[in-house]
Amino acid sequence: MTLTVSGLHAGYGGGTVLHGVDLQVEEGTALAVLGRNGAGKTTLVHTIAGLLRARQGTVVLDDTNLTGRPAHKVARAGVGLVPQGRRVFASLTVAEHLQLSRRSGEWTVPKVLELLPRLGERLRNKGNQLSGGEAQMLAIARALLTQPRLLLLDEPCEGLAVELAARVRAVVAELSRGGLTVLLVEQQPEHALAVADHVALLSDGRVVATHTADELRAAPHLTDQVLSVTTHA
Ligand SMILES: Nc1ncnc2c1ncn2[C@@H]1O[C@H](COP(=O)(O)OP(=O)(O)OP(=O)(O)O)[C@@H](O)[C@H]1O
Repeated sequence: MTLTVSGLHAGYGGGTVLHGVDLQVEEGTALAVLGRNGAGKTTLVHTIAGLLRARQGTVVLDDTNLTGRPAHKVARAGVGLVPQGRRVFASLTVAEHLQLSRRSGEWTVPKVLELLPRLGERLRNKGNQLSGGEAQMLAIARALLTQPRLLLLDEPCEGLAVELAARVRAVVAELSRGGLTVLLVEQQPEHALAVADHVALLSDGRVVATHTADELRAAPHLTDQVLSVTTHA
């Protein structure tokens, strides 16, 4: 599925965070949106997922206009979300999480456990007994069981040890190679470049440039301006 976001404006209360975001993710490719703290990455993901209402602009998946649809309808249209912070329930076991997320389709529990074997060893463990990496794998498993055609991931490597972050990146890259359309938001170029075909640079709620991953590898300074740290009041 191809995702096309055009002129997207969104915000909270009186404040606008997204000021006309334009981006496209071609079917079966991965786009990383790279931006510093507060650039609007989570706001973008939530607006695409229908958790936040767009004030202007459109979100279109293939020929289906998702703009203004509530989150459960966006999910049913084929959009899976791996939220920031994993959002795992402390008192439910891994097996219970998987059962709750399951919808019929290509992704079955055995298939998900084949991709994420560590979860298979933790089926009886509760959410609060999982490591950060295991919780992230569970968040990915839950999203896959909703049978997405487009997967949104909000900083999936955040807070993970180096090895676990590498494992999460490998899983996302494998999903993308398997034909899933992927949009992930990231603060760290190394995570973005390990997974993405294209990288969009988000600054103050606008996409200011889009590069291929190869272009950014060859010219890493291109991210300096959008990632440079500014002092927040
Ligand atoms: N629920 C909310 N109500 C009001 N303002 C919010 C809310 N959520 C986010 N914001 C503000 O919107 C702006 C963008 O936040 P957003 O979470 O989208 O950024 P981000 O790029 O994802 O940052 P981070 O890397 O810290 O997650 C910030 O100024 C933030 O304070």
